[in-house]
Amino acid sequence: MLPITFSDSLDVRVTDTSLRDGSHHKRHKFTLDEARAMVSAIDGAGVPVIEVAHGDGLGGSSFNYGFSTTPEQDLIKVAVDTAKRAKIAFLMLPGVGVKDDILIAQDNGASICRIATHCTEADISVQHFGLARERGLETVGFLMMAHSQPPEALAKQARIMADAGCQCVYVVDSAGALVLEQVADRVAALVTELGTDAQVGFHGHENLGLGVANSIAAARAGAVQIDGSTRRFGAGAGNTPVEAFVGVCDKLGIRTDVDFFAIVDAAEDVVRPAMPQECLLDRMALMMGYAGVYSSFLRHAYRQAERYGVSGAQILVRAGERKLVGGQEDQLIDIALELRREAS
Ligand SMILES: CC[C@H](O)CC(=O)C(=O)O
Ligand SMILES: [Mn+2]
Repeated sequence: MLPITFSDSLDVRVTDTSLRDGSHHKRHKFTLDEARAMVSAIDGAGVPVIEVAHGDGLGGSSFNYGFSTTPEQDLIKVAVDTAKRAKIAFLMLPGVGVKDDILIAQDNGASICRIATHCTEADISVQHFGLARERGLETVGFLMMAHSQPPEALAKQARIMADAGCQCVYVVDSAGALVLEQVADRVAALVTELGTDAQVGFHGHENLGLGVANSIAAARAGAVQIDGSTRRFGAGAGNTPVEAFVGVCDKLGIRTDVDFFAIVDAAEDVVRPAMPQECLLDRMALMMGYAGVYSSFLRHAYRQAERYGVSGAQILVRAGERKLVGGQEDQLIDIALELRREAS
């Protein structure tokens, strides 16, 4: 496997995902002007990778997941034209997006292809990694809902991705449910399994308030790529805040190459104005972390709670009990109806 090379001044490479994970929070309503302003500020602060796509990845704009205001490929094009240094990445979930979407994103200038699967289904990513490597794209694999599997099981799935051409496999805490050692143990298991065949990364959510701490635990366990979103602009309570993560890394001597003061300004002056509201660590978000629910279900749960006059928090707790995975957003309707029946 061709290793990914970072600049010598980096210990950890940060990927900002506010223009992809933040799409869930924004109900996929980014404008070209917002994308331009955010990329300019985040790239200007030195963040080396910026991910851009519909929240559910390429092809996600749909009735089930929510329609995008601006076609994601146009957002990618604007991001590529705006960034002076950062590489532009995109995410795709096999089955939501198709292989042609990868080729179009590459034609639009994106250079990092991130393929996400549920953490027991890495085998569905094999052909996509093959295509991406054949086309010379850098590759990243996402093992989503990583809290739901023990370290050894995740490591086996990571091996499938690495053998298919994935250059960095991420432990993805989609529900923000993992706690410190649980992150470190999973990352360490992947590092041991993959050795020099592929890097390991970590993608956190703030639903239990642990995004930064979990990301540091991941870095200490050997993760060399870490995701975050400036101003936490992501699903649920948001992602690991890039600006806080960078500040903590500075204090710990972990080199990210990101300018703390510039990313703090970007968060306050540019990213916040593009957000519909702050990402809150409120009752709904806490339920997601506690019950182990996919962060992108939050806005859907709000909608069904309002529509059927039931508690959104209870919808999420039941979604956790049912162990729902991405793509099962429609089951939130079943749960809401069940709650309404029980109340009548
Ligand atoms: C639907 C894709 C998902 O939002 C990917 C991700 O960021 C996660 O699982 O946390
Ligand atoms: Mn996420």
